Amino acid sequence: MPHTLAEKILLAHSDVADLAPGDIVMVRCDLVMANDVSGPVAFRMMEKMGASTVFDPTKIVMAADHFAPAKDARSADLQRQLKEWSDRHGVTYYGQGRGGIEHTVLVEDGWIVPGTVIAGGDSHTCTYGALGAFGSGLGSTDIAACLVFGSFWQTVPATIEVTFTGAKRPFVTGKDLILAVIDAIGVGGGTNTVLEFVGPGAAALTIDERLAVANMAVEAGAETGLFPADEVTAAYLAGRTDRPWQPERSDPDASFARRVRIDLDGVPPLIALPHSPGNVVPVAEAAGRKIDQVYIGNCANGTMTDLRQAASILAGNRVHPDVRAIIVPASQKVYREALAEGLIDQFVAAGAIVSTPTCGACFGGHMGVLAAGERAVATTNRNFKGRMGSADAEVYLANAYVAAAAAVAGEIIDPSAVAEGVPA
Ligand SMILES: CC(C)[C@H](C(=O)O)[C@@H](O)C(=O)O
Ligand code: SF4
Repeated sequence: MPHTLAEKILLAHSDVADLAPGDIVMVRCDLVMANDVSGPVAFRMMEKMGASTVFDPTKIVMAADHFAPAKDARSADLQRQLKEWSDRHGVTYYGQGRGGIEHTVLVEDGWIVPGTVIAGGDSHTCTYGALGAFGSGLGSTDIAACLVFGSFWQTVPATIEVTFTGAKRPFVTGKDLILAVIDAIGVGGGTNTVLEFVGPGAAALTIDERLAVANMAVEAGAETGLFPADEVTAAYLAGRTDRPWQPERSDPDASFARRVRIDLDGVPPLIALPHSPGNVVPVAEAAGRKIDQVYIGNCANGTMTDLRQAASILAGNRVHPDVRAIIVPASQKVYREALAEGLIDQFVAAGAIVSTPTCGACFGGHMGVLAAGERAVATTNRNFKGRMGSADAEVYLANAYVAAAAAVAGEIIDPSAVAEGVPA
C-alpha cells in the first residue's frame, strides 16, 4: 500500500504490519524531550505511576529554557528539579550556559535526524519536521509514559500536501510561507493531519527557514509538519551527527487528505494581527500602527538567518526612541556566532537590548513582557490574548525583516521602506 512520509515513519516505529490514517498505533520514540515547565510535571506523573527507572537514558534530553536564567525562586526550583532528575537518571541536561531553546539546541547538536520520532513535552516539537523527523508535542502524562516505556499511542494522521511553487520575493522568509499556509487552511485546518512541505519553493529553503515553517505547523492545528530530507538536509547534518538516517519521501501514489498550492511569487511580507496566528494580512495593510516593543527570537525565528536579516535592516539605522527592541539568540551557538560576526555589537550600538538565549517573553515568561495597552511586533509563533504579558496587549507576528523595520520606524512598516537595499 502506498504511504505518505508520515505514515512511513510511524510504520517503521510500530509493530503493526500496515497502517492507515485513523488507526491508533503504539509508536516507539528515538528521543524524549522535556523542559523546565513540562519536565517536573512529568516526573511527578512518573512517581504516581510508581515508576523509578527510564527506558533509555541515552534517548532522553532535558532542557532548561523557558524561565532560564531563573526569574524567581519558583523557576529556580523547577530548574533544580530538572537538573537533579537528569543527574539521577543519567540523561543529557542542557542548563544555562550550555544550550538555549530546546528545539534549537536539539537540532544544532545533531540529536534530530530524518525519519526519527521525537516525543516532546512542548507543543513546538513539530519543529523537527524541518529535518524530516516526526516531532510530536505531548502532554506531561504521555511524556511520563514515554520516559518509562519509550513509546506513546498515536492516531495515524492523514497528510495535507503543501506545495510551494515559484520563488520568494525580497523580504519574504520561511515565516511568511507558514503564515500563508495558515491563512490558506485556517488555524484549525490542519487538525488531525500532518503538513508535508514540498515543491521547488520548499526545496530552496535553508534549514533555518524550514525550522520556521515546520515550527508553526501546530498553529494550523496540525500534529506536525514535515520536509522530506534532501541535499540541503544532508549538508546540514554532515559533521553534526553520526546517527544513521535514510532519505524518505511520500510515495507518488500516496493518498493525501488535501493538496494546497502556494505560489511564492504572489506572497508579500505578511503579518498576523492580534489575537490569532490565522489573522494574516500583507504587512502593508497593517502599516502605520505605532508599536512599543519588538521581539526578535524564539524557537521559530531566533537563528543566525533571522539575526542577519534584522542586522541588514538595522544597518545605518537606529531603534526608534519609543521602542524597546529585544533580540534573543535562540542558543549559545547562535549567540557566539552573532558575536563573532559583530551582530551583537551592531544591535547594541543601534539601541537594541540583547538577551541571553531563553524562551523569555515569547510566552510571557520574562525578559520583555508587555504592559496593558502595549503593542509588539514579534518573530514568535503565537499571539493569543495574554501570550506575551497583559491580556490587553497586542502581539503581531512577522519575520525578522519586518520586526526590525518596525523597531526603526516605531510603527509597522514595509521593510523595503527602511532597508538600505534589497536582500540578495
Ligand atoms: C510551556 C511549554 C510547555 C509551552 C508549549 O507546550 O508549547 C510553551 O513552549 C509554549 O510555546 O507555549
Ligand atoms: S520559544 Fe516560545 S514557542 Fe518556543 S518553546 Fe519557548 S515558549 Fe514555546
